[in-house]
Amino acid sequence: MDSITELVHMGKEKMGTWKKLGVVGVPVSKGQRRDGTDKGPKFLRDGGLLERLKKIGCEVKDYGDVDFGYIDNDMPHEHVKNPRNIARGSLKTADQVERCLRTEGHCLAIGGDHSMAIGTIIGHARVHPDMAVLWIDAHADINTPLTSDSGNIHGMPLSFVAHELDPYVPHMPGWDEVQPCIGLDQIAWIGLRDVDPLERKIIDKFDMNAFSMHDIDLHGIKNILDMALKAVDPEGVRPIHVSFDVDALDPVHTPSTGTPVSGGLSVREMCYIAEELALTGRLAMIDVAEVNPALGDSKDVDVTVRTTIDVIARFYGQRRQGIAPTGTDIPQATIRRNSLINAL
Ligand SMILES: NC(=[NH2+])NCCC[C@H](N)C(=O)O
Ligand SMILES: [Mn+2]
Ligand SMILES: [Mn+2]
Repeated sequence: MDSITELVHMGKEKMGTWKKLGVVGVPVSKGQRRDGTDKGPKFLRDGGLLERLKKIGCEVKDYGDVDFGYIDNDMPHEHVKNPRNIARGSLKTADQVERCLRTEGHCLAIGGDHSMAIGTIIGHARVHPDMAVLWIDAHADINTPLTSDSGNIHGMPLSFVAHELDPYVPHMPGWDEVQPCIGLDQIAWIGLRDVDPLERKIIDKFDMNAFSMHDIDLHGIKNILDMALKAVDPEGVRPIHVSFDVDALDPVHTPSTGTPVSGGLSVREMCYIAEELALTGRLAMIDVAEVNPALGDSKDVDVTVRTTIDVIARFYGQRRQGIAPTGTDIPQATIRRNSLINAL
């Protein structure tokens, strides 16, 4: 090996993860009943997310936050809460995500409650209708407005984007332009452990790809990720959309979230998922949902934000085995070592 510089360039090629991406903030909170997820994008940015991505060699453009600009008097439709605001915000999100994907080739959407994914999936489908969706979550989020007990739209996003469920979704005011865009066979869940009875009925009826924590205990995370990918992307060619709800992780790691469920993914399992998916080279879009900095004490918020940023970095090429420095950002110590090695 001639020089460290050469090593640096080798590492860069091998990684294949030096990425250009756009970041879109989706500060939605009205998909559930607690204030605070609207501050998710701010806390992730203030927690150093963009700097972290740049440090690992990403070229990052910040598209700012989608302007939700909530309208007043958004009366519930039946028991579904904030229908007009969520529909409006979802369409704005879709436009912003589409613009970001067409310009940067990759979009990282930071939320926001999980109703954010209505807009991100619609926007993504305009660019890659054949995408594969990996929904990493304790919850299935496939209630329809009729099956939902809570009336919270963050528990329903998948029902609005899937063609097969269109006949089961009643018309709601403001929702004309929110149209299904993917098939149920394009979706796989990982991490489920709190699935409502009628959601289970939908999963069974359509024979969907649902991998629970039980399945992970049985087969191990490697096999489950392989099975999930094989289910949604058998040829290994599709652009991948990861919708990551931070409550997929065990609440000891992400306590500041609205619907924590014990017995979740370990950070190790999540890092494995993220590192493996990065290696496919086909990640097109990532949602990060349900960080709620208004919940828990400052320690809870801190560990939630830090863990979330840590996981995100692994989707963009940070690896536990270590990464070589980038060609443009060789640390001073490396340059000193370089001349030393060349002198030997
Ligand atoms: N994105 C989430 N955290 N969703 C939780 C959904 C909980 C419950 N299944 C509901 O529909 O209300
Ligand atoms: Mn969830
Ligand atoms: Mn969710």
